[in-house]
Amino acid sequence: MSEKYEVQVSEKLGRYLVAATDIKAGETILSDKPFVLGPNSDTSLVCFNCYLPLISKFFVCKYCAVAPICPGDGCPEQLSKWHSQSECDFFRTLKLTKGLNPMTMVQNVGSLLVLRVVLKKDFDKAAFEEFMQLETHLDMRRNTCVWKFCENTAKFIRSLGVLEDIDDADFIQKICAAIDVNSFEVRGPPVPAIGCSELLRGVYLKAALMAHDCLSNTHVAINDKNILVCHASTEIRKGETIYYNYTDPLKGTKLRQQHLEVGKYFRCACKRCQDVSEIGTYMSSALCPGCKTGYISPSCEMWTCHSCNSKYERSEIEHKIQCCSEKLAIINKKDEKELEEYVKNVSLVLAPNHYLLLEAKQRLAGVLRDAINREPRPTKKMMRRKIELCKELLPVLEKISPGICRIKAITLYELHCTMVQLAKKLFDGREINGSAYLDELQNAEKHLKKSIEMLLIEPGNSPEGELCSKALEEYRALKAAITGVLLGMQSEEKTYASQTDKISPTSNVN
Ligand SMILES: C[S@@+](CC[C@H](N)C(=O)[O-])C[C@H]1O[C@@H](n2cnc3c(N)ncnc32)[C@H](O)[C@@H]1O
Repeated sequence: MSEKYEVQVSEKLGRYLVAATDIKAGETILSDKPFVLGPNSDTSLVCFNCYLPLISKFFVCKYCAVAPICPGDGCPEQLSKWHSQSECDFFRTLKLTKGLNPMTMVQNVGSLLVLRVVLKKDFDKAAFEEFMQLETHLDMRRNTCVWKFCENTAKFIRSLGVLEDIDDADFIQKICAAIDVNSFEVRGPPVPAIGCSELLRGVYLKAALMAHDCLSNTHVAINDKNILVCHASTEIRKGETIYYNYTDPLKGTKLRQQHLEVGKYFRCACKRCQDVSEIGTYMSSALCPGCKTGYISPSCEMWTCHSCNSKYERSEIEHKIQCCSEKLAIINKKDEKELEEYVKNVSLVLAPNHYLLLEAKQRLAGVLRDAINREPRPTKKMMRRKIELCKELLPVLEKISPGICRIKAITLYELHCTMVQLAKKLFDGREINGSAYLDELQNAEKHLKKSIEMLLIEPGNSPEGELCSKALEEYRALKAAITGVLLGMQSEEKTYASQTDKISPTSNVN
Protein backbone atom coordinates (compact mmCIF):
# COMPACT_ATOMS: atom_id res chain seq x y z
CA MET A 1 0.00 0.00 0.00
CA SER A 2 1.46 3.39 -0.93
CA GLU A 3 1.81 5.88 1.93
CA LYS A 4 -1.08 8.26 2.50
CA TYR A 5 1.36 11.01 3.45
CA GLU A 6 4.65 12.52 2.45
CA VAL A 7 7.23 14.44 4.43
CA GLN A 8 7.81 18.07 3.56
CA VAL A 9 10.03 20.73 5.12
CA SER A 10 9.35 24.39 5.82
CA GLU A 11 11.20 27.06 7.70
CA LYS A 12 8.31 27.50 10.12
CA LEU A 13 7.38 23.86 10.84
CA GLY A 14 10.61 21.97 10.15
CA ARG A 15 9.63 18.55 8.78
CA TYR A 16 5.89 17.91 8.63
CA LEU A 17 3.44 15.54 6.99
CA VAL A 18 1.06 16.34 4.14
CA ALA A 19 -1.61 14.17 2.59
CA ALA A 20 -0.28 12.37 -0.50
CA THR A 21 -3.83 11.59 -1.56
CA ASP A 22 -7.39 12.56 -0.59
CA ILE A 23 -8.11 10.97 2.79
CA LYS A 24 -11.64 10.38 4.09
CA ALA A 25 -12.64 10.95 7.74
CA GLY A 26 -12.01 7.71 9.64
CA GLU A 27 -9.34 6.44 7.21
CA THR A 28 -6.03 5.27 8.68
CA ILE A 29 -3.18 7.62 7.81
CA LEU A 30 -0.35 5.76 9.51
CA SER A 31 0.43 3.24 12.17
CA ASP A 32 3.70 3.28 14.03
CA LYS A 33 5.48 1.16 16.62
CA PRO A 34 7.40 2.92 19.39
CA PHE A 35 11.10 3.56 18.91
CA VAL A 36 11.23 3.74 22.71
CA LEU A 37 8.58 3.71 25.38
CA GLY A 38 9.11 4.19 29.07
CA PRO A 39 8.39 6.00 32.28
CA ASN A 40 8.36 9.77 32.71
CA SER A 41 11.23 11.56 34.39
CA ASP A 42 9.15 12.03 37.57
CA THR A 43 7.58 8.60 37.64
CA SER A 44 7.17 6.22 40.59
CA LEU A 45 8.76 2.80 40.33
CA VAL A 46 7.57 0.56 37.50
CA CYS A 47 8.57 -2.94 36.44
CA PHE A 48 11.48 -2.60 33.97
CA ASN A 49 10.01 -5.40 31.90
CA CYS A 50 6.28 -4.66 31.54
CA TYR A 51 5.86 -1.16 33.08
CA LEU A 52 3.26 -2.24 35.63
CA PRO A 53 3.56 -0.01 38.72
CA LEU A 54 5.55 -1.74 41.49
CA ILE A 55 3.40 -0.72 44.42
CA SER A 56 4.70 -2.50 47.50
CA LYS A 57 7.47 -4.93 46.59
CA PHE A 58 9.53 -6.08 43.63
CA PHE A 59 11.91 -8.83 42.56
CA VAL A 60 15.04 -8.34 40.49
CA CYS A 61 15.63 -9.99 37.13
CA LYS A 62 17.09 -13.45 37.73
CA TYR A 63 19.68 -13.07 35.01
CA CYS A 64 21.17 -9.58 35.56
CA ALA A 65 20.19 -9.26 39.25
CA VAL A 66 19.70 -5.51 38.67
CA ALA A 67 16.41 -4.71 36.88
CA PRO A 68 13.43 -4.37 39.25
CA ILE A 69 10.57 -6.50 37.95
CA CYS A 70 7.13 -7.76 38.98
CA PRO A 71 7.08 -9.95 42.11
CA GLY A 72 5.25 -13.28 42.43
CA ASP A 73 4.40 -14.99 39.16
CA GLY A 74 6.17 -12.30 37.16
CA CYS A 75 4.82 -10.03 34.42
CA PRO A 76 1.42 -10.87 32.88
CA GLU A 77 1.88 -12.91 29.69
CA GLN A 78 -0.04 -10.56 27.39
CA LEU A 79 2.02 -7.43 28.15
CA SER A 80 4.89 -6.25 25.92
CA LYS A 81 8.31 -6.88 27.45
CA TRP A 82 10.87 -4.09 27.48
CA HIS A 83 13.83 -5.49 29.44
CA SER A 84 15.65 -6.73 26.33
CA GLN A 85 18.40 -9.32 26.19
CA SER A 86 20.96 -6.64 25.31
CA GLU A 87 19.90 -4.48 28.28
CA CYS A 88 19.98 -7.49 30.57
CA ASP A 89 23.52 -8.36 29.39
CA PHE A 90 24.54 -4.74 29.86
CA PHE A 91 23.23 -4.64 33.47
CA ARG A 92 24.79 -8.03 34.21
CA THR A 93 28.21 -6.86 33.02
CA LEU A 94 27.91 -3.69 35.12
CA LYS A 95 26.89 -5.73 38.13
CA LEU A 96 29.95 -7.94 37.75
CA THR A 97 32.45 -5.20 36.86
CA LYS A 98 31.20 -2.19 38.81
CA GLY A 99 28.90 -3.75 41.38
CA LEU A 100 25.79 -2.00 39.95
CA ASN A 101 23.11 -2.21 42.61
CA PRO A 102 19.35 -2.67 41.88
CA MET A 103 18.64 0.26 44.24
CA THR A 104 20.65 2.54 41.93
CA MET A 105 18.24 1.68 39.12
CA VAL A 106 15.24 2.05 41.43
CA GLN A 107 16.42 5.56 42.35
CA ASN A 108 17.03 6.45 38.71
CA VAL A 109 13.86 5.03 37.15
CA GLY A 110 13.23 8.53 35.71
CA SER A 111 16.37 8.12 33.54
CA LEU A 112 15.43 4.66 32.22
CA LEU A 113 13.87 5.95 28.98
CA VAL A 114 17.00 7.97 28.15
CA LEU A 115 19.24 4.99 28.97
CA ARG A 116 17.16 2.80 26.65
CA VAL A 117 17.66 5.32 23.84
CA VAL A 118 21.42 5.34 24.49
CA LEU A 119 21.53 1.53 24.33
CA LYS A 120 19.78 1.66 20.94
CA LYS A 121 22.80 3.39 19.40
CA ASP A 122 24.56 0.03 19.30
CA PHE A 123 21.60 -2.29 18.76
CA ASP A 124 19.27 -0.36 16.43
CA LYS A 125 21.59 2.04 14.62
CA ALA A 126 19.32 3.15 11.75
CA ALA A 127 16.39 3.98 14.01
CA PHE A 128 18.74 5.65 16.49
CA GLU A 129 20.05 7.94 13.76
CA GLU A 130 16.51 8.79 12.72
CA PHE A 131 15.72 9.60 16.35
CA MET A 132 18.74 11.90 16.56
CA GLN A 133 17.36 13.90 13.58
CA LEU A 134 14.25 14.90 15.56
CA GLU A 135 13.73 18.50 16.56
CA THR A 136 15.31 19.30 19.96
CA HIS A 137 15.30 23.12 20.33
CA LEU A 138 18.52 22.57 22.24
CA ASP A 139 19.56 26.22 22.17
CA MET A 140 16.29 27.32 23.74
CA ARG A 141 16.74 24.75 26.52
CA ARG A 142 20.40 25.52 27.26
CA ASN A 143 20.93 26.81 30.83
CA THR A 144 17.21 26.64 31.70
CA CYS A 145 15.90 24.65 34.67
CA VAL A 146 14.97 21.74 32.40
CA TRP A 147 18.61 21.65 31.22
CA LYS A 148 19.79 21.55 34.84
CA PHE A 149 17.29 18.80 35.62
CA CYS A 150 18.58 16.72 32.67
CA GLU A 151 22.13 17.13 33.95
CA ASN A 152 21.23 14.63 36.70
CA THR A 153 20.29 12.07 34.04
CA ALA A 154 23.49 12.85 32.12
CA LYS A 155 25.56 12.36 35.28
CA PHE A 156 23.86 9.05 36.07
CA ILE A 157 24.24 7.68 32.54
CA ARG A 158 27.86 8.79 32.37
CA SER A 159 28.46 6.91 35.63
CA LEU A 160 27.41 3.69 33.85
CA GLY A 161 30.31 4.13 31.43
CA VAL A 162 28.23 4.07 28.24
CA LEU A 163 29.33 7.47 26.94
CA GLU A 164 33.03 6.82 26.71
CA ASP A 165 33.09 6.75 22.90
CA ILE A 166 30.85 9.85 22.59
CA ASP A 167 32.59 13.18 21.95
CA ASP A 168 29.45 15.30 22.05
CA ALA A 169 29.17 16.93 25.50
CA ASP A 170 25.44 17.60 24.88
CA PHE A 171 24.65 14.03 23.81
CA ILE A 172 22.32 13.23 26.75
CA GLN A 173 20.79 16.72 26.67
CA LYS A 174 19.90 16.13 22.98
CA ILE A 175 18.25 12.82 23.82
CA CYS A 176 16.28 14.34 26.71
CA ALA A 177 15.19 17.21 24.46
CA ALA A 178 14.19 14.95 21.56
CA ILE A 179 12.05 12.93 23.98
CA ASP A 180 10.44 16.04 25.50
CA VAL A 181 9.64 17.66 22.15
CA ASN A 182 8.51 14.55 20.30
CA SER A 183 6.99 12.03 22.68
CA PHE A 184 3.35 11.01 23.01
CA GLU A 185 1.67 10.26 26.32
CA VAL A 186 0.89 6.57 26.59
CA ARG A 187 -1.29 4.91 29.24
CA GLY A 188 0.78 2.20 30.90
CA PRO A 189 -0.73 -1.25 31.58
CA PRO A 190 -3.35 -1.21 34.36
CA VAL A 191 -2.66 -3.09 37.60
CA PRO A 192 -5.03 -6.12 37.58
CA ALA A 193 -8.05 -5.65 39.88
CA ILE A 194 -6.98 -2.13 40.89
CA GLY A 195 -6.92 -0.58 37.43
CA CYS A 196 -4.40 2.21 38.13
CA SER A 197 -1.56 2.63 35.65
CA GLU A 198 1.51 4.77 35.21
CA LEU A 199 1.61 7.43 32.51
CA LEU A 200 4.41 6.56 30.06
CA ARG A 201 6.05 8.42 27.19
CA GLY A 202 6.63 6.92 23.77
CA VAL A 203 8.61 8.21 20.80
CA TYR A 204 7.07 7.25 17.44
CA LEU A 205 9.39 8.24 14.63
CA LYS A 206 6.76 8.62 11.88
CA ALA A 207 4.02 10.18 14.01
CA ALA A 208 6.50 12.62 15.61
CA LEU A 209 6.68 14.46 12.29
CA MET A 210 3.06 15.64 12.44
CA ALA A 211 2.81 19.41 12.92
CA HIS A 212 0.52 20.90 15.52
CA ASP A 213 -2.73 22.81 15.07
CA CYS A 214 -5.27 23.54 17.83
CA LEU A 215 -7.90 22.47 15.26
CA SER A 216 -6.36 19.18 14.24
CA ASN A 217 -7.52 16.88 11.46
CA THR A 218 -6.40 13.61 13.03
CA HIS A 219 -7.35 11.25 15.82
CA VAL A 220 -4.55 9.31 17.49
CA ALA A 221 -5.01 6.12 19.52
CA ILE A 222 -2.39 3.84 21.05
CA ASN A 223 -3.40 0.23 21.54
CA ASP A 224 -2.43 -2.23 24.28
CA LYS A 225 0.51 -3.40 22.14
CA ASN A 226 1.64 0.24 22.16
CA ILE A 227 1.08 0.65 18.43
CA LEU A 228 0.04 4.19 17.53
CA VAL A 229 -2.67 4.45 14.91
CA CYS A 230 -3.48 7.82 13.38
CA HIS A 231 -6.82 8.27 11.61
CA ALA A 232 -8.15 11.29 9.75
CA SER A 233 -10.75 12.95 11.99
CA THR A 234 -12.09 15.01 9.09
CA GLU A 235 -11.61 14.76 5.35
CA ILE A 236 -8.07 15.77 4.33
CA ARG A 237 -7.44 16.78 0.73
CA LYS A 238 -4.28 15.82 -1.13
CA GLY A 239 -1.57 18.40 -0.37
CA GLU A 240 -3.15 19.55 2.91
CA THR A 241 -1.08 19.44 6.08
CA ILE A 242 -1.78 16.59 8.49
CA TYR A 243 -2.15 18.11 11.93
CA TYR A 244 -2.14 16.56 15.37
CA ASN A 245 -3.19 18.63 18.39
CA TYR A 246 -0.25 18.58 20.85
CA THR A 247 -2.32 20.28 23.54
CA ASP A 248 -5.69 20.06 25.27
CA PRO A 249 -8.43 21.54 23.08
CA LEU A 250 -10.59 22.07 26.17
CA LYS A 251 -8.21 24.72 27.51
CA GLY A 252 -8.30 28.42 26.62
CA THR A 253 -5.79 30.00 24.23
CA LYS A 254 -3.47 31.36 26.94
CA LEU A 255 -3.04 27.95 28.58
CA ARG A 256 -2.66 26.09 25.29
CA GLN A 257 -0.02 28.52 24.14
CA GLN A 258 1.85 28.34 27.44
CA HIS A 259 1.89 24.55 27.17
CA LEU A 260 3.25 24.68 23.62
CA GLU A 261 5.83 27.35 24.39
CA VAL A 262 7.14 25.64 27.52
CA GLY A 263 7.09 22.06 26.24
CA LYS A 264 7.41 22.34 22.47
CA TYR A 265 9.21 25.69 22.09
CA PHE A 266 7.00 27.42 19.52
CA ARG A 267 4.18 29.93 19.50
CA CYS A 268 1.04 28.58 17.87
CA ALA A 269 -0.50 30.90 15.28
CA CYS A 270 -3.41 28.70 14.21
CA LYS A 271 -6.88 29.99 13.31
CA ARG A 272 -8.20 29.36 16.83
CA CYS A 273 -5.22 31.01 18.56
CA GLN A 274 -5.54 34.11 16.39
CA ASP A 275 -9.24 34.54 17.01
CA VAL A 276 -10.12 36.10 20.39
CA SER A 277 -13.54 34.47 20.21
CA GLU A 278 -11.82 31.06 19.72
CA ILE A 279 -13.90 30.29 16.63
CA GLY A 280 -17.07 31.61 18.17
CA THR A 281 -16.92 29.55 21.38
CA TYR A 282 -15.72 32.42 23.62
CA MET A 283 -13.85 29.82 25.64
CA SER A 284 -11.56 32.45 27.23
CA SER A 285 -14.11 35.28 27.45
CA ALA A 286 -15.96 36.83 30.36
CA LEU A 287 -19.46 38.26 30.62
CA CYS A 288 -19.53 41.98 29.96
CA PRO A 289 -19.99 43.70 33.36
CA GLY A 290 -21.73 46.57 31.50
CA CYS A 291 -24.37 45.11 29.18
CA LYS A 292 -24.34 41.72 30.99
CA THR A 293 -25.23 39.90 27.79
CA GLY A 294 -22.16 40.40 25.57
CA TYR A 295 -18.80 38.69 26.02
CA ILE A 296 -15.53 40.50 26.60
CA SER A 297 -12.24 39.23 25.16
CA PRO A 298 -8.70 40.58 25.31
CA SER A 299 -7.61 43.10 22.66
CA CYS A 300 -4.24 44.78 23.35
CA GLU A 301 -4.20 46.11 26.90
CA MET A 302 -8.00 46.19 27.25
CA TRP A 303 -10.82 43.67 27.21
CA THR A 304 -13.55 44.71 24.77
CA CYS A 305 -17.21 43.67 24.65
CA HIS A 306 -18.18 42.08 21.32
CA SER A 307 -21.70 43.37 21.80
CA CYS A 308 -21.67 46.87 23.39
CA ASN A 309 -17.99 47.67 22.71
CA SER A 310 -17.29 48.66 26.36
CA LYS A 311 -13.67 48.41 27.39
CA TYR A 312 -12.19 47.13 30.65
CA GLU A 313 -8.73 47.11 32.21
CA ARG A 314 -6.91 43.89 31.47
CA SER A 315 -5.67 43.46 35.07
CA GLU A 316 -9.20 43.84 36.48
CA ILE A 317 -10.71 41.12 34.27
CA GLU A 318 -7.74 38.79 34.49
CA HIS A 319 -7.88 39.03 38.28
CA LYS A 320 -11.56 37.97 38.22
CA ILE A 321 -10.77 35.01 35.95
CA GLN A 322 -7.83 34.03 38.14
CA CYS A 323 -10.18 33.96 41.18
CA CYS A 324 -12.57 31.65 39.26
CA SER A 325 -9.64 29.39 38.38
CA GLU A 326 -8.36 29.29 41.97
CA LYS A 327 -11.86 28.52 43.24
CA LEU A 328 -12.18 25.57 40.83
CA ALA A 329 -8.82 24.26 42.01
CA ILE A 330 -9.99 24.02 45.62
CA ILE A 331 -13.59 22.83 45.41
CA ASN A 332 -14.42 19.15 45.84
CA LYS A 333 -14.89 18.04 42.24
CA LYS A 334 -16.72 14.89 43.31
CA ASP A 335 -19.42 16.85 45.12
CA GLU A 336 -22.53 17.66 43.09
CA LYS A 337 -23.59 20.59 45.30
CA GLU A 338 -20.17 22.23 45.28
CA LEU A 339 -19.94 21.91 41.52
CA GLU A 340 -23.48 23.28 41.00
CA GLU A 341 -22.69 26.20 43.30
CA TYR A 342 -19.49 26.88 41.37
CA VAL A 343 -21.29 26.79 38.01
CA LYS A 344 -24.00 29.12 39.35
CA ASN A 345 -21.57 31.69 40.77
CA VAL A 346 -19.03 31.63 37.99
CA SER A 347 -21.73 31.93 35.31
CA LEU A 348 -22.22 35.50 36.58
CA VAL A 349 -18.62 36.32 35.65
CA LEU A 350 -17.56 34.11 32.74
CA ALA A 351 -18.94 33.54 29.24
CA PRO A 352 -21.10 30.37 29.21
CA ASN A 353 -18.49 28.31 27.35
CA HIS A 354 -15.48 29.56 29.27
CA TYR A 355 -13.09 26.64 29.67
CA LEU A 356 -13.33 26.79 33.49
CA LEU A 357 -17.11 26.47 33.29
CA LEU A 358 -16.80 23.67 30.74
CA GLU A 359 -14.45 21.79 33.04
CA ALA A 360 -16.86 22.19 35.97
CA LYS A 361 -19.78 21.10 33.78
CA GLN A 362 -17.90 18.05 32.51
CA ARG A 363 -17.07 17.04 36.06
CA LEU A 364 -20.64 17.64 37.15
CA ALA A 365 -21.92 15.42 34.33
CA GLY A 366 -19.51 12.73 35.56
CA VAL A 367 -20.70 13.04 39.17
CA LEU A 368 -24.33 12.81 37.99
CA ARG A 369 -23.52 9.78 35.83
CA ASP A 370 -22.04 8.00 38.86
CA ALA A 371 -25.00 8.97 41.04
CA ILE A 372 -27.55 7.86 38.43
CA ASN A 373 -25.76 4.51 38.04
CA ARG A 374 -25.43 4.05 41.78
CA GLU A 375 -28.87 5.07 43.00
CA PRO A 376 -31.61 2.46 42.81
CA ARG A 377 -34.12 5.20 41.95
CA PRO A 378 -32.30 8.14 40.38
CA THR A 379 -34.41 11.27 40.21
CA LYS A 380 -35.72 12.83 37.01
CA LYS A 381 -34.09 16.08 38.08
CA MET A 382 -30.64 14.44 38.07
CA MET A 383 -31.24 12.92 34.65
CA ARG A 384 -32.54 16.16 33.16
CA ARG A 385 -29.53 18.04 34.48
CA LYS A 386 -27.12 15.51 33.02
CA ILE A 387 -28.86 15.69 29.65
CA GLU A 388 -28.72 19.49 29.76
CA LEU A 389 -24.98 19.44 30.54
CA CYS A 390 -24.19 17.01 27.70
CA LYS A 391 -26.23 19.14 25.31
CA GLU A 392 -24.31 22.25 26.39
CA LEU A 393 -20.93 20.57 25.88
CA LEU A 394 -21.56 19.04 22.46
CA PRO A 395 -21.77 22.16 20.25
CA VAL A 396 -18.53 23.46 21.76
CA LEU A 397 -16.79 20.13 21.13
CA GLU A 398 -18.07 20.19 17.55
CA LYS A 399 -16.37 23.56 17.00
CA ILE A 400 -13.05 22.87 18.71
CA SER A 401 -12.67 19.23 17.58
CA PRO A 402 -14.56 18.88 14.31
CA GLY A 403 -15.20 15.37 13.04
CA ILE A 404 -14.11 12.27 14.95
CA CYS A 405 -13.30 13.11 18.55
CA ARG A 406 -13.01 10.89 21.62
CA ILE A 407 -14.62 13.24 24.17
CA LYS A 408 -17.47 13.95 21.77
CA ALA A 409 -18.09 10.22 21.32
CA ILE A 410 -18.18 9.69 25.09
CA THR A 411 -20.46 12.70 25.63
CA LEU A 412 -22.88 11.45 22.95
CA TYR A 413 -22.90 8.02 24.56
CA GLU A 414 -23.63 9.54 27.98
CA LEU A 415 -26.37 11.71 26.50
CA HIS A 416 -28.06 8.70 24.89
CA CYS A 417 -27.91 6.61 28.12
CA THR A 418 -29.65 9.22 30.20
CA MET A 419 -32.21 10.07 27.50
CA VAL A 420 -33.23 6.40 27.37
CA GLN A 421 -33.37 6.10 31.17
CA LEU A 422 -35.43 9.26 31.57
CA ALA A 423 -37.82 8.41 28.73
CA LYS A 424 -38.45 4.98 30.23
CA LYS A 425 -39.10 6.43 33.66
CA LEU A 426 -41.55 8.98 32.22
CA PHE A 427 -43.31 6.35 30.12
CA ASP A 428 -43.55 3.85 32.98
CA GLY A 429 -44.96 6.61 35.17
CA ARG A 430 -47.49 7.43 32.40
CA GLU A 431 -46.09 10.95 32.17
CA ILE A 432 -45.56 10.59 28.40
CA ASN A 433 -47.47 8.55 25.85
CA GLY A 434 -46.10 5.89 23.50
CA SER A 435 -45.49 8.34 20.70
CA ALA A 436 -43.42 10.74 22.87
CA TYR A 437 -41.54 7.73 24.27
CA LEU A 438 -40.77 6.56 20.75
CA ASP A 439 -39.52 10.04 19.76
CA GLU A 440 -37.15 10.12 22.71
CA LEU A 441 -35.81 6.64 22.00
CA GLN A 442 -35.29 7.49 18.34
CA ASN A 443 -33.43 10.69 19.25
CA ALA A 444 -31.25 8.75 21.68
CA GLU A 445 -30.59 6.20 18.93
CA LYS A 446 -29.25 8.97 16.66
CA HIS A 447 -26.81 10.10 19.36
CA LEU A 448 -25.72 6.53 20.08
CA LYS A 449 -25.16 5.84 16.38
CA LYS A 450 -22.95 8.92 16.02
CA SER A 451 -21.02 7.92 19.12
CA ILE A 452 -20.44 4.37 17.82
CA GLU A 453 -19.27 5.68 14.44
CA MET A 454 -16.48 7.50 16.28
CA LEU A 455 -15.73 4.81 18.86
CA LEU A 456 -15.30 2.14 16.20
CA ILE A 457 -11.76 3.34 15.44
CA GLU A 458 -10.66 3.00 19.08
CA PRO A 459 -8.44 0.00 19.90
CA GLY A 460 -10.52 -2.98 21.09
CA ASN A 461 -9.16 -3.34 24.61
CA SER A 462 -8.72 0.33 25.46
CA PRO A 463 -11.37 1.84 27.79
CA GLU A 464 -12.90 3.56 24.72
CA GLY A 465 -12.84 0.30 22.75
CA GLU A 466 -14.64 -1.40 25.62
CA LEU A 467 -17.15 1.44 25.63
CA CYS A 468 -17.66 0.80 21.92
CA SER A 469 -18.53 -2.87 22.55
CA LYS A 470 -20.94 -1.81 25.30
CA ALA A 471 -22.46 0.85 23.03
CA LEU A 472 -22.97 -1.73 20.25
CA GLU A 473 -24.82 -4.02 22.64
CA GLU A 474 -26.93 -1.12 23.83
CA TYR A 475 -27.62 -0.17 20.23
CA ARG A 476 -29.11 -3.62 19.59
CA ALA A 477 -31.15 -3.41 22.79
CA LEU A 478 -32.35 0.09 21.90
CA LYS A 479 -33.40 -1.04 18.40
CA ALA A 480 -35.35 -3.90 20.00
CA ALA A 481 -36.96 -1.48 22.49
CA ILE A 482 -37.96 0.85 19.65
CA THR A 483 -39.52 -2.06 17.74
CA GLY A 484 -41.31 -3.11 20.93
CA VAL A 485 -42.78 0.35 21.44
CA LEU A 486 -43.80 0.55 17.78
CA LEU A 487 -45.53 -2.84 17.97
CA GLY A 488 -47.19 -1.81 21.20
CA MET A 489 -48.46 1.34 19.58
CA GLN A 490 -49.70 -0.54 16.52
CA SER A 491 -51.58 -3.09 18.60
CA GLU A 492 -53.02 -0.27 20.69
CA GLU A 493 -54.14 1.43 17.47
CA LYS A 494 -55.68 -1.86 16.33
CA THR A 495 -57.48 -2.26 19.62
CA TYR A 496 -58.53 1.34 19.37
CA ALA A 497 -59.56 0.89 15.73
CA SER A 498 -61.45 -2.32 16.46
CA GLN A 499 -63.14 -0.59 19.39
CA THR A 500 -64.11 2.33 17.15
CA ASP A 501 -65.19 -0.21 14.51
CA LYS A 502 -67.51 -1.67 17.08
CA ILE A 503 -68.66 1.78 18.10
CA SER A 504 -69.00 3.20 14.58
CA PRO A 505 -72.08 1.30 13.43
CA THR A 506 -73.90 2.39 16.52
CA SER A 507 -72.71 5.94 15.98
CA ASN A 508 -73.82 5.71 12.37
CA VAL A 509 -77.24 4.52 13.44
CA ASN A 510 -77.39 7.45 15.76
C1 LIG B 1 7.01 16.88 17.31
S1 LIG B 1 8.08 17.95 16.47
C2 LIG B 1 7.50 17.84 14.83
C3 LIG B 1 8.62 17.41 13.89
C4 LIG B 1 9.64 18.49 13.64
N1 LIG B 1 9.06 19.50 12.78
C5 LIG B 1 10.91 17.92 13.02
O1 LIG B 1 11.33 18.41 11.98
O2 LIG B 1 11.49 17.02 13.62
C6 LIG B 1 7.47 19.44 17.09
C7 LIG B 1 8.19 20.65 16.56
O3 LIG B 1 7.73 20.97 15.24
C8 LIG B 1 7.56 22.38 15.10
N2 LIG B 1 6.13 22.67 14.94
C9 LIG B 1 5.13 21.79 14.91
N3 LIG B 1 3.94 22.41 14.71
C10 LIG B 1 4.21 23.71 14.64
C11 LIG B 1 3.40 24.87 14.44
N4 LIG B 1 2.08 24.80 14.31
N5 LIG B 1 4.01 26.07 14.41
C12 LIG B 1 5.34 26.17 14.55
N6 LIG B 1 6.18 25.12 14.74
C13 LIG B 1 5.62 23.91 14.77
C14 LIG B 1 8.10 22.98 16.37
O4 LIG B 1 9.44 23.25 16.21
C15 LIG B 1 7.90 21.88 17.37
O5 LIG B 1 8.73 21.97 18.48
